[in-house]
Parts: sequence; structure tokens; C-alpha cells
Amino acid sequence: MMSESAHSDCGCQAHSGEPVVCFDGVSFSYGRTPVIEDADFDIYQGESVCVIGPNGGGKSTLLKLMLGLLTPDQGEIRLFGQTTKLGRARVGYVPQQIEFDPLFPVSALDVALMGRLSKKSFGFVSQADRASAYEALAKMGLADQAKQPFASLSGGQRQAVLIARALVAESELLLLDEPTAHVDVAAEERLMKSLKALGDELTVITVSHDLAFVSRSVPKVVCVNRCVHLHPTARLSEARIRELYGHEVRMVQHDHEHLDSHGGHHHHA
Ligand SMILES: Nc1ncnc2c1ncn2[C@@H]1O[C@H](COP(=O)(O)OP(=O)(O)OP(=O)(O)O)[C@@H](O)[C@H]1O
Repeated sequence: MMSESAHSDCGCQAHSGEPVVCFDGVSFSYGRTPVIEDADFDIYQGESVCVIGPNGGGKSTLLKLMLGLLTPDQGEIRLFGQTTKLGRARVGYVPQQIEFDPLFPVSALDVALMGRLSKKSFGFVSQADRASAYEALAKMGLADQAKQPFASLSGGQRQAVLIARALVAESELLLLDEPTAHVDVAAEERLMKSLKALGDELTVITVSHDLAFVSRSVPKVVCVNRCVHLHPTARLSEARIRELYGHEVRMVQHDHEHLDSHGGHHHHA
């Protein structure tokens, strides 16, 4: 867990209560290749956090560790103060893509309903289940698409349906592994707005490849390139991004300003 001084170093505010996600000195390697080294960070309820880093930097591995699909070589991961095995029931995972047979006629509503079925031992669908699935779709802006075949929806809409499924399952933590190809920035922003509207109870961790999107959408970032650092987004400097991605990447904001190495704003020349 982070010490008090670590909190003041990174500019984080003091939080009360148990973190939703706690990485305590976590290291992981596939065979002999270290992928995550000594990761130490906490994420609290209601925080929206993006995970960024270069290809192969370890972002998916970090998510798999959080889900308990991989076990750390060293250190400990806790979800809601519990082991990942116990805490996982409260987590909704939205993968980069799921394959559905386009000829298999499942509607958006059917997919959202799966969130309810996973909580039950028998596959009976009640009126209340349907109402809850429909309500979750509506919250994600998909009321009009409820009856449409899932396979006919756009990448962004499918992702929103999968989030609705997690809401139906009453997930308290959402892990979104962002697709790079299928979702455009406008769709990503609509999605983030819908997620914000769900309120402070939900904690959302998104792997994102779009730095401009990150810079205006979330207050905190987890930078992953073997080492893992949690930063307030405003302190994410170009120097830090260069260090992370290994080449010059400019974090351009929507108002065409970029962040300098002290987190201040400068207009482009
Ligand atoms: N099952 C595996 N066995 C061995 N090595 C693996 C395995 N999965 C991933 N790796 C390696 O671990 C490193 C981190 O992979 P990971 O998928 O976590 O990165 P990432 O940041 O999610 O990448 P991307 O942005 O390209 O999706 C990479 O070098 C990758 O080759």
C-alpha cells in the first residue's frame, strides 16, 4: 500500500476506507521475462483511471493480475480488501472483443441479460431481469438498439452492451480493455460520459491507447512499462510520456494546448 509520503509525492488526495484495487509490491514474469516490476498503487471507489503504456508494456498483464487470472511472483493484490479470487465477483470485465457468430440471433438485450444469468444457477428470466437489462442498455444510450442483433452493432455499441451486461450483474469495478481499431474517439467519449453519469459508486479502469482522450477524460493514469506508476493526469508530462513510450509523443489536448514537463499549459507554436 502507498505510504502517506507517497501520496503527497504524487499529489493524490488522502482517501478514507479500503481501496477498491490495491497492488502491494507486485512483480510478475512469464517464464524468465519480467513484465511487471514492483507495482505499488491503490485505486479508490469512484475513481476513473486510464492505464497507458507502449505495446507490450504490460497493460493486459496488469488487468489479468487484477482479475486473478495470473498470480504474482511477488507481492499481493487485493480487490475490495479481499483476495482477487473473492473480490472478482464484484468486477465486470469488458474484453477488447468478443466473437459472436453473426448467424446466432442474440439481441443486445439478450447479451445484457447474461449479466443477470451469471448470478443465478438456473436460466429463468423474469420480468424484473428484463426490466433491469433494458434499463442498463438505456443508461448506456442504447434503448433504441435493445432488439437489434448484437452482431449488427458497431464496435462502440457492442462495447456499451457489454458494459450494460456488467451493470446488470451489479459490478462495482469495471475493467475495460479498449479496442484500438473498432472504436473512434467520439464513441469513446460518449461511452465515458455515460459511465460518468452512473455516479461515484462505480470505479472504472480503462486501458486506452489514445493519449489525447486520456488527457481530457480521466483525472488519473496508471503508466505501465514494466514499472508501474500512478499519476494525476495533470502531472503527466511530455518528458514522462517520452520516457514511457521511448520516442517523442505529444499529448495534444482538444484546445490544441499541450502539457509541458511541469504539467503547465503551452500553446503550440
Ligand atoms: N502468455 C504469454 N506468455 C509469454 N509472454 C507473454 C504472454 N503474454 C504476454 N507476454 C509478453 O509480456 C509482455 C507484456 O504483454 P501485455 O500483453 O501485457 O502488453 P500490453 O501492454 O497489453 O500490450 P498491447 O498494448 O500491445 O496490447 C509482452 O512482451 C508480451 O510479449
